[in-house]
Amino acid sequence: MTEIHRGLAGVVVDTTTISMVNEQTNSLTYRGYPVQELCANCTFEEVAWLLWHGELPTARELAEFQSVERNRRTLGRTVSGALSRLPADCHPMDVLRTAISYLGADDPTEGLDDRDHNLAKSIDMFAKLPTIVAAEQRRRRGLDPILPDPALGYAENFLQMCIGAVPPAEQVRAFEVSMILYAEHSFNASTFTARVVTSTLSDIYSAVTAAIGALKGPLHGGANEAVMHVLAEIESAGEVEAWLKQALADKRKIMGFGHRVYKNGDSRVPTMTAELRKLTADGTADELMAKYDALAAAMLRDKNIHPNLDYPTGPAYHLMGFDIPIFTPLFMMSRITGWTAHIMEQLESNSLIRPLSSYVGVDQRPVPAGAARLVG
Ligand SMILES: CC(=O)SCCNC(=O)CCNC(=O)[C@H](O)C(C)(C)COP(=O)(O)OP(=O)(O)OC[C@H]1O[C@@H](n2cnc3c(N)ncnc32)[C@H](O)[C@@H]1OP(=O)(O)O
Ligand SMILES: O=C([O-])CC(=O)C(=O)O
Repeated sequence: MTEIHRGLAGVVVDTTTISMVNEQTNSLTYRGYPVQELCANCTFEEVAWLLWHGELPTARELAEFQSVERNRRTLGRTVSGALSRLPADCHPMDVLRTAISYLGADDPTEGLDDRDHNLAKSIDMFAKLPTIVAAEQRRRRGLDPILPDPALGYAENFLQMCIGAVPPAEQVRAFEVSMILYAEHSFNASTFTARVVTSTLSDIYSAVTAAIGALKGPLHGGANEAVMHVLAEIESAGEVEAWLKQALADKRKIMGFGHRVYKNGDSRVPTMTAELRKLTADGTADELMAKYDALAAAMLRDKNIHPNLDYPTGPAYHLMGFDIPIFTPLFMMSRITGWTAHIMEQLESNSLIRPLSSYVGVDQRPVPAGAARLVG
């Protein structure tokens, strides 16, 4: 009898040098560095460089990278024209998926897929995505886009393009920490999707477009949006017990909880929760935080299931002033670094990804001839 691994659970399909998710120690390292230490000491630009190159940048390398990144933030007319024609109410993840397709179609180096070209394309997507997401956040509110400011770093520039000013340092930091934590997580569903597409020797834009589709779903990146819908659905902390009882009786998955790899808590949650607590220290979100804490406590007690990174990130993004449909695009803005690092790694030692399946359909049978086929 063939052993079936539904959802590829527990299957090791390849090696990687990019990150290590260790469920035994609840830890996560990028290129050997603990993600908590990267959050405490690095900018997101440094972490992006680390994921692509395997080492943190020197001062000169960082300055060169920043200069390239800041010069590539502006969208070409093909892309901005195409995005302006999308239906006003389509989901921002659909906008991103379309945007990456257009970037691919507009790339004069299409077809050149060596490491140098793919790195340049990765930096280009990394630089342009904040411009696209910020414009989308403003379009939803009937506001004109704000041009990128090359004098500002990645996080400050993005937040300024969204709200018209650089917010207080605490908010910028919380945002930057979320970018670092979301950047990379080994063979998660969207990264694996990118690797599958790459394994056919397709191009980097096709791989990223497919990965966006995988990230959008609520069992993966879409959960950070779903968390806020859940917290809005529960009226007060006092309602949490009854709400959860009914939701579990209805066999609902509680968004922001559980993980395929971590069964005793997600390594990234304490770091993001600390940022969320700083954002709510002034007491203005006490009601939201009371529901947040009550649901986490009830899930642990009733199901022994811990929150994943999407649980603190959803409310943190809400408190930073983002609309809910922008949350998963924020995740994508970050994960472009991990995806593209994996695409380049896959190409360095490629093998077509093509698993087997066990057929359980009807036994072989003859096709009925002529009129007999049309009976009934
Ligand atoms: C950044 C990220 O992408 S992290 C993931 C974000 N996704 C979510 O938050 C969506 C909610 N969570 C889930 O649906 C799941 O926990 C997943 C998809 C993330 C992981 O799923 P799996 O590894 O397949 O866990 P699995 O389904 O085996 O869960 C084991 C048991 O816990 C239950 N369970 C797991 N997560 C949840 C949850 N969030 N709510 C309720 N029950 C859950 C399952 O129903 C199952 O119960 P059963 O044995 O009685 O059938
Ligand atoms: O690893 C996973 O399956 C999902 C996840 O947490 C991530 O992609 O960040």
